[in-house]
Amino acid sequence: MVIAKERETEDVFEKKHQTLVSTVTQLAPIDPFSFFAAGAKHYRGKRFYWSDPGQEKVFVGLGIAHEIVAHGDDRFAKVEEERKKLLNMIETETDLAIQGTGPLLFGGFSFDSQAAKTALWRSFPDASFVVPVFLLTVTRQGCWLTVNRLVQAGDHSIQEKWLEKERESLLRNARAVVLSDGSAQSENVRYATTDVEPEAWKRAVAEAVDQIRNGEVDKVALAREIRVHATERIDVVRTLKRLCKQQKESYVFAIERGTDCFLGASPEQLVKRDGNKLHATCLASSIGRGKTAEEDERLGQRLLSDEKFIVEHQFVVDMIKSAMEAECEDVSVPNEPSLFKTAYIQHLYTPVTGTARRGTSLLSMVEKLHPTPALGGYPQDVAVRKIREMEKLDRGWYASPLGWMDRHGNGEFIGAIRSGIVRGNEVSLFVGNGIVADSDPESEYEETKLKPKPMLTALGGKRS
Ligand SMILES: C=C(O[C@@H]1C=C(C(=O)O)C=C[C@H]1O)C(=O)O
Ligand SMILES: [Mg+2]
Repeated sequence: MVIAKERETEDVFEKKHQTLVSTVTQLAPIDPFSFFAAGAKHYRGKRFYWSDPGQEKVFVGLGIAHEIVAHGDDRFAKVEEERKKLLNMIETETDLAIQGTGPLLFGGFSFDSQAAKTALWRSFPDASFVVPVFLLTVTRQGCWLTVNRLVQAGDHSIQEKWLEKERESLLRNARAVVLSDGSAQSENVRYATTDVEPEAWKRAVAEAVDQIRNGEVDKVALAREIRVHATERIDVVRTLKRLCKQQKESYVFAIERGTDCFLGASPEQLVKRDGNKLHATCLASSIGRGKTAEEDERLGQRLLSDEKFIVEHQFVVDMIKSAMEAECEDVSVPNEPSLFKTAYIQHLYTPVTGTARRGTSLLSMVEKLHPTPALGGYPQDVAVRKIREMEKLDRGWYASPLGWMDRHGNGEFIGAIRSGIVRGNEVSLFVGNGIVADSDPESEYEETKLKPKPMLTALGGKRS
């Protein structure tokens, strides 16, 4: 098989006796899902998938060339420090100038480093980022493969030869994999869903409303868990493929650690950096989609005009705007929210943009923003403490910053909602709502029922 080797570059990072060598090659088009599937043999537990809305950038990572892990409250600073160490090791660099290629870091954080941890999230630390061995990058401009290798002084050639063989075999296998859209499988798999303690969740909402009315806190996002039991192992590749097809406005992601996989289709951008431009998104307040265009329009108008929905959204706008103003020049925010429609749900949406000041990094912005009042509450510290006290679950990486960073400081993070952790035949899905003074437990419960729909639909099969 011939691979179009149009351009090639080598970046060398030196770390005392170690060097991170990153080689980028342009390829003939390759299907990212097939590449992910081809990686199952040698890299299961060490794969990731990412695509942004409209598939502007699709990444598939296999293996670990370098890893950054951090625990505790200063995890953002620790990751930033380790990232800088990695950057300082650049010795020579010939840049292809194709954003999203080269030694990218991909990973994320847990929601709250101080929350009690359960076995469910045992493979996901407070912060974990990897530079993959193989990174497939697909954009509208083309398709690239980065091979990253960490070499000790002296053993260059052996690893290089092995990787070259491995690379060829991966590409061969990926091109041979023919993936169905999953319709055949959907005949066979059945799954049952269990709402975990819905009554306790409603009581927590009522309690949060009391505390908000007492002035202890302004807004708290409370989540609940839905457990799915399937009759066979959850097929991550098919689920991802269906999420991409069905949730075109969302970021689709999967990140494997050990035998577990965290995946989802989140519409919620947290912050993106491109050069010195920063983009953040306020997304909060939800209503369903109509069955007819008229009903859809009516629901949208209700979302735009109802006082409870406006207040719920405004907390997010105020906080994100002031966080951006603290770090940026020329912050721009529309006066009114607009509607953001996905397959099963519509939200109020306000984009915020700005120009980063010197010293503002993507990660410092992530740290400042997380959690926004959409996924945590307001004020931030009080809301996180309330969640710790009131929520009966381990959020793990749900509603947390997840994304990628390149060596130039560009990258993008989302709030990882509409997601779940897959463990064999089981998935734990998480759905949450922003609770405000005018929230009603029953209506909030109905709202949470909209949120697992993308994941449940993408699992395929039939509900029993
Ligand atoms: C917390 C979630 O979603 C968040 C809560 C919303 C709401 O309460 O209206 C809307 C969008 C998200 O910011 C979730 O989907 O789990
Ligand atoms: Mg809501």
